[in-house]
Amino acid sequence: HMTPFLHLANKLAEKGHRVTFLLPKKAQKQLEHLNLFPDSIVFHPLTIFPVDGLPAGAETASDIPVSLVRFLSIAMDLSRDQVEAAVRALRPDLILFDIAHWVPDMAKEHGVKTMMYNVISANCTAHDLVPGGELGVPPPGYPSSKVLYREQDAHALSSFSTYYKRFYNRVTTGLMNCDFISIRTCQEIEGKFCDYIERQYQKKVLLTGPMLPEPEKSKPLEDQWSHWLSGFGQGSVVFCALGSQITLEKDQFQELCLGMELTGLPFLVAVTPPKGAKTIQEALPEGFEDRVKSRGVVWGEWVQQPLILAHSSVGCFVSHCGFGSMWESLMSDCQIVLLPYLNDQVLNTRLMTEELEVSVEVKREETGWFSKENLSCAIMSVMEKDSEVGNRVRRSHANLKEVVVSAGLLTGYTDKFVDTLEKLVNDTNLE
Ligand SMILES: O=c1ccn([C@@H]2O[C@H](COP(=O)(O)OP(=O)(O)O[C@H]3O[C@H](CO)[C@@H](O)[C@H](O)[C@H]3O)[C@@H](O)[C@H]2O)c(=O)[nH]1
Repeated sequence: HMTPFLHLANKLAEKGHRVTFLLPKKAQKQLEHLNLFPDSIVFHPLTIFPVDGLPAGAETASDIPVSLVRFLSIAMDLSRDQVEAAVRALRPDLILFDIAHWVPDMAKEHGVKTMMYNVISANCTAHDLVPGGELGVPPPGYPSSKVLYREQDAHALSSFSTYYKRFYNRVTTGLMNCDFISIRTCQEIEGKFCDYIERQYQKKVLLTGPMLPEPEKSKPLEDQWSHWLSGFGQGSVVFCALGSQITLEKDQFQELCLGMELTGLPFLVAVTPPKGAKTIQEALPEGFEDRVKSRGVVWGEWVQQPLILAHSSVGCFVSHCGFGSMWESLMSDCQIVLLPYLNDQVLNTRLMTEELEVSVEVKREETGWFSKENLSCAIMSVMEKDSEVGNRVRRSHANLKEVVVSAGLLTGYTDKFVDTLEKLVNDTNLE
């Protein structure tokens, strides 16, 4: 979540604004290299106090499983005094926040305006986070008959539901109390969902575009991967990554590996070791490494996803459809196969697969389990030459990519966003 905030800070700094970025100490180290304007963007570390239930040293959501995020929220709330002290000292024109729902109340006491910056999709906010809604049921007037949950999503929703109630209250409180809402999306992809949110909250909604880093500014792809990928034909490799929050059960991890093997295609899987395992190696299916060693790698560490997607040998991306990965998949030329876990990922998947028709979704059973056959089948349906589905999604994806990467679309969003923001902040009537 913090990465798009920092990309947005870079845009503000580029246009002459000063930004103070409040974040936990450990996250500062992870984000520092993305700060393109260190003279204008100053990191302000927050101390994360220990909370019962929160593992020692955990400071961000990527340090813990989703089931423990509620303890992190408690720790975040305990940082309120530190945030308030910073506001008192710095007297900012505007505070951008997301799940710290108490920020608007606190800011009002100091006469400071606030903007809730939503880095998850507009479709998920529209479906799950409008007042009067109920989890799993589209709210009245919801603008899509396709971007919905289905029976086989019960698993994704139930694993989240206890935590979700509290999360729901936080986000809707933040959305209701802030002065303005902004969303990391664009009209071309999620226009009708943004308009719906604006109507429901009766508040100005500003769009920033997807807030992706500019590719030429990132480091080149590590040699080990560029070398390995170059050993395969154009568009032949399947790349699979499931973001920063998904840790698979061991049996599902093994099924994923076997599904990749079953495709007969070269593959690179980058996921964290499954539950109960310290390393990937100890969890692999028996004999797997020997069988796939010339064409398949399962890697337990972070890889440079955007650069891997841009490599000419990579032809298919199997993704959890986290919102960042969704944009990266759209910007790539890869065929897209979706394997969502959390609720927003499920809705993003329906948007991509059913509304935009640029991807396919792996079939799951009601328990949430997906079989190696279904995984392999979904991949082959887009990778086999002359596959009707494959050709259809390739065409729609190419058309949409053209819109999204068209000259000026992304910079147009940030320019307009910063312009409007300047006007709104200076407007004492809060239009
Ligand atoms: O090995 C890896 C794995 C991921 N990434 C990058 O990490 C980011 C991941 O972002 P995203 O796709 O949004 O995934 P998560 O961090 O897993 O997603 C969390 O945050 C998203 C909002 O950004 C929500 O949509 C998801 O549900 C929530 O799990 C992307 O830029 C990837 O390129 C890498 O570079 N290397």
